[in-house]
Amino acid sequence: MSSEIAVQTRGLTKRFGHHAAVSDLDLEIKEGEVFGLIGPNGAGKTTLIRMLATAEQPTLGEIYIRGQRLQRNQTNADLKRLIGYLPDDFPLYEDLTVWEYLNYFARLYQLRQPRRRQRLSEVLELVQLTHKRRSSVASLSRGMKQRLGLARTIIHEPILLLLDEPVSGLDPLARVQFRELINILREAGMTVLISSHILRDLAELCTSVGIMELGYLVESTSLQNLYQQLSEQQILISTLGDIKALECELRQCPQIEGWQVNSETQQVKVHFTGDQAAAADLLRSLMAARIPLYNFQCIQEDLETIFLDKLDHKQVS
Ligand SMILES: Nc1ncnc2c1ncn2[C@@H]1O[C@H](COP(=O)(O)OP(=O)(O)OP(=O)(O)O)[C@@H](O)[C@H]1O
Repeated sequence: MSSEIAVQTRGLTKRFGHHAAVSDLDLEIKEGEVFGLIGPNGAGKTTLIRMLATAEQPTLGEIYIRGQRLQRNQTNADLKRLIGYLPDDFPLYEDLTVWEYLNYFARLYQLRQPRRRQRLSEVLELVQLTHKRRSSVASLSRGMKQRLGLARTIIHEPILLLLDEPVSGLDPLARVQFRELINILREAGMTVLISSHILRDLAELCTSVGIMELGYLVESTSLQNLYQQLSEQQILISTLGDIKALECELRQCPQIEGWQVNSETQQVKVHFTGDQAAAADLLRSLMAARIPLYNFQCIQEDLETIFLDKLDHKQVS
């Protein structure tokens, strides 16, 4: 297996009794990627992440981290050091100060002095909490607590970060700060898997995206591909006249891939591959053909719509 693959799974499956939380999942994440794992509640994201983090034993299948297989029922100590895992409900010892909290985890990872002190200062600087080093964890805002969680997750300098819903519940400013941190970590060469049930949260953060539903990975693609789909625009056209006459004109246009008619509203949704100038040409030709238009509206699908379309498509196929 190529060493450029940070994470690979083959046939990964987790059953709880008769219920399959993750089913026959083949995943591949290249080194240096920020991979967004998206799916509605209960899709299996947490279960997948927990298996990658060695917090949960798979029922079936294999996991490779940088080409090395995670062994079942073994400590996998060397591989574990490569992984930083931030669960969605990570424990915060509220009575400790920020410094004590991080120091506790650094000791668990057996970081020795003076390196430990140096590393604590480094990560506090990175997550912009140096000024809070003597404050109690309880006194931090939610965004700060999340950044502290991230600091704890990277204290031992892992190469793979597994972050379970880290931005849920954060306000817009805290999200931006968190996003900036992820970018810094990525630039430093880390591979990041980050989950959310909201695609919008991840769109500006990720280089590739996986969509989970009912335990299956229904899509895994680069963000570029996803955006390519976004560039396909649609045009909503409404006529007061005969739909057939409109359809007859639409057939003449080479940039139209197809359309759907809503006969109740006399509205046609056109899948259009042309640019704005071509859309203007289409409008002109419809006017010239004396189609009595009362609406001609160019729209672009947003990420949420694409996401929901994919789920719908996979569920019926
Ligand atoms: N320990 C467990 N015992 C039994 N069922 C479980 C257990 N953990 C998860 N499940 C079930 O497995 C399915 C997937 O759960 P999981 O938490 O992985 O989904 P998720 O995508 O992370 O959801 P959310 O976004 O709500 O966190 C759900 O139906 C859940 O009820």
